[in-house]
Amino acid sequence: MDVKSTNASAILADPAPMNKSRLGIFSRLFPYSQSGPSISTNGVHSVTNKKAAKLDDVRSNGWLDAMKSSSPPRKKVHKEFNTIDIVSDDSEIAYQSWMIKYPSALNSFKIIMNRARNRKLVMFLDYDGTLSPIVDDPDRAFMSSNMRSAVKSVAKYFPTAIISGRSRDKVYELVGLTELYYAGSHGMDIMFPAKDIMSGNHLNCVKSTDSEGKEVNLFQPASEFITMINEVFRTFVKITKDIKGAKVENHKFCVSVHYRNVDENSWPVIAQLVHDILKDYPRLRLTHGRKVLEVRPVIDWDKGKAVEFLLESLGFSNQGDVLPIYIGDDRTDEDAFKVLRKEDRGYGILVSAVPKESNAFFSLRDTSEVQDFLDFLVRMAEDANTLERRAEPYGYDTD
Ligand SMILES: O=P(O)(O)OC[C@H]1O[C@H](O[C@H]2O[C@H](CO)[C@@H](O)[C@H](O)[C@H]2O)[C@H](O)[C@@H](O)[C@@H]1O
Repeated sequence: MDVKSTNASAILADPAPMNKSRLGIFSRLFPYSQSGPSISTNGVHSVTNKKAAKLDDVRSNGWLDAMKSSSPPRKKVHKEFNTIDIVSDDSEIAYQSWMIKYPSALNSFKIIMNRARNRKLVMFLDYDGTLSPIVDDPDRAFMSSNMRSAVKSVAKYFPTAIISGRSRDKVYELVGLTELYYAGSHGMDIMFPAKDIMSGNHLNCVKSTDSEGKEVNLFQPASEFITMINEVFRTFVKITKDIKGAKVENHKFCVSVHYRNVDENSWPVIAQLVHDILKDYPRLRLTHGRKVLEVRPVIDWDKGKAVEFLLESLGFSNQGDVLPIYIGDDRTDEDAFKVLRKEDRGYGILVSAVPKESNAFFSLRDTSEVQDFLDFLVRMAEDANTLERRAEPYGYDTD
């Protein structure tokens, strides 16, 4: 495995574009092909009138079911000792049998490393639920300092990118490591240093400068939607202001409407309000995250496309030389898992404490197992480096 140090430079706030040529972006991005459990308001309009009337109600069009199943239930604390045993045994048995299909990435570490032999490992990490535990307040989803130093160490040896549903600025603020690549808004906002372009035609990239004046590449395939997203954001803030616990976030190219802290009886209300607004925006669509409704442009771009784009842009398009690994917990991460599963390109690792169907290959139970996995990677890279250093004077081949 190639463990040479990487050197991504600082990627900070949004720069002003220097070169506006975005040849062919939109012809390539449309038409949108929907994957996963997302519901396009377009689709709602295209059914017959009778059906449309029915689908107009969020109780019957699947939104509510998706909302209810959008995040694993919190662990219940049962007072009676026997009840605890029965509940945890049952769920543990279910989890263990699920792991036959999605083995632990920790237990499978050797298999992963064997596959990584003579290849460059490239790491892709989701943020919420992967690097930081899911918490009630999205503004307080901090990663631990141990996790931060694990990610920092991983990035010393392997090119590492964060791909988040949050805005790029926000996720950078939360992670705070300059040595990574950042993709925000589910991959619709990617910035990377100009010097890292090695291959590809990059017609859709704009040359720009970052907040420190360094030349960077900026890829924002949904830039024409910024005004629309701002407008929808303001509307959502207005219509949800009286719903206790509702929270709306503007991620520049997408908007999140959180209902984690909303009384379950009000979920149909919040869903219906969002649904009704989206009827006026056929170029926006809805996807379901963890107790969050996510509204984004109808373009053929997602976290999977972002992974492919970054691999190509960073010069890793030759599949034989590279082993991409993507760790994520959410439905939106499935698009990236699919890309890696296709043609056996790399490994998706699903972070989940409950059994669920996935396109990932392996699993990790929670963020602390993610940290263990990252620590394993670092230790292995350090060992490989030490071995190489010791063998060098004698001319030994350490492969
Ligand atoms: O792609 P990600 O980095 O995983 O971002 C997805 C969403 O993450 C955040 O919401 C989720 O985490 C919150 C904090 O733990 C939690 O309160 C919320 O219920 C989760 O849905 C973020 O706030 C969203 O905007 C992102 O889309």
